[in-house]
Amino acid sequence: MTTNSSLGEPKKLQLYSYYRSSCSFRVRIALNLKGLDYEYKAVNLLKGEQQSPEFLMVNPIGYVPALVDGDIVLADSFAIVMYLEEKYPEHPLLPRDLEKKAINYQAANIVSASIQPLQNLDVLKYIEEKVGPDAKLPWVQKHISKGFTALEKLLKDHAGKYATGDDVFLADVFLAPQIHGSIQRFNLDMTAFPLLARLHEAYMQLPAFQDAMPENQPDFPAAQSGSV
Ligand SMILES: N[C@@H](CCC(=O)N[C@@H](CS)C(=O)NCC(=O)O)C(=O)O
Repeated sequence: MTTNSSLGEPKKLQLYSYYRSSCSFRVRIALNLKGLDYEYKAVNLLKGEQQSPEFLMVNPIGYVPALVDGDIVLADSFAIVMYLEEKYPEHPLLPRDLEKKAINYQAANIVSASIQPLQNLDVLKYIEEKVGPDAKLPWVQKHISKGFTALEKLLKDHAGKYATGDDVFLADVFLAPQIHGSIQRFNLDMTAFPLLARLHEAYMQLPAFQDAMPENQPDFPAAQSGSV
């Protein structure tokens, strides 16, 4: 473990996060599952703090989350979660079974590569400006539904209590924030996605997931704007 050389004490992990960011939410869940204490460094995306010179030194692409572990600075939730998985073996996030492991990678990547980028702040701003404010929600719902339809098919023969069995793995870490945000922020009707709706209920019972929820973060505003 990285130490603070003057005191010989382990340095606390630092997480650059925004309460409502689903990508940050994934890393918060992984940190909680692994029982890792961390300092929360809030980056207000609506105020554009992700583009500040200070934050661009941490992550040159200007997105949260980013993790600082001593001298190691990492960005991108998938890279961060895999780093945590290798460094901190408590609560393994990958099953040993090769097929199940591959399904976990696939589900996580459907969320992180084929759904979330299409609902990112920059994309929604662009649609708002070029097409119109009313186009945002149908756009997001269409792309989430496409991903959720695929996830329902992918997971139907693998799911147990959670996405790939009765233990919480990587797929769950990525699915929970996406489902939560789709319901809360994007008003998605989950009727067509019964498996994902059931997983959502199961995630809501878990302390590691509850503690990572947007409303339990230090930068959660008292009154929310409700914008997408
Ligand atoms: N692939 C990256 C995506 C990061 C990302 O898109 N973060 C969003 C929040 S979930 C963000 O910072 N958006 C700011 C913006 O669009 O300006 C990851 O998984 O960490």
